Amino acid sequence: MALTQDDLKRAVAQAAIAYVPADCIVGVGTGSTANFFIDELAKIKHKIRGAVASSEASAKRLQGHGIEVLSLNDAGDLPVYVDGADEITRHMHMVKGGGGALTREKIVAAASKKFICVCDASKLVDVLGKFPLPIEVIPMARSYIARELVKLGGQPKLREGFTTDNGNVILDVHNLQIMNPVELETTLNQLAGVVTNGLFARRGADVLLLGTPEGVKTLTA
Ligand SMILES: O=C(CO)[C@H](O)[C@H](O)COP(=O)(O)O
Repeated sequence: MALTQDDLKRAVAQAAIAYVPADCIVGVGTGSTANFFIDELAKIKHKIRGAVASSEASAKRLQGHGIEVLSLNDAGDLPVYVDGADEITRHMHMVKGGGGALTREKIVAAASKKFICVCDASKLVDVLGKFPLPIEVIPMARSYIARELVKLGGQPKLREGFTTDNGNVILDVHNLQIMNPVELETTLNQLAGVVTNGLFARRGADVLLLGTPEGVKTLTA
């Protein structure tokens, strides 16, 4: 029987467990693949001290499994962060934020020694940008930033009815062909009112566990 996308996500989540050191606090991402990882983490919960979550949703799922959730301020630097992506290149540059958790994801990733990206094969691309780039913005800056994004060649669309865990809104930017993700990440960060953009290029993944019908492939930076 052919493997489903969920089978591939579960397989990479299982593979990611090998990167979790004993007795550590684990950084945990957000989304359907991260949820599979949380479920795998529950099986070894007696071997870890707890987790730092990148969203309220992941915190709830972790706690539902009886895993202690710590604040990043209490946990300090983390050995490993495990999360999915909406798109990733072989250079380990990613677009993230499809689930709207990009800001906390970027913070927890920054505070982690290793970023393990867990994806099914559909997420591997040559050029980023087919998936609309999420940008979290302060609500009063929404229209100003949208105009600036149009000048950069994008087509921003407000994510209707969605508020981030930080009380902000998301602009999803369509039609960007992101040839230089490091440069664009920096440019977007400099727009007043941008909290975080969904490009994870300046700090990309260290390891990509890619779920394919032939098994889990490991790519490194
Ligand atoms: O960045 C994210 C959430 O903000 C997720 O990692 C990304 O959207 C991938 O999600 P999924 O594993 O459900 O495909």
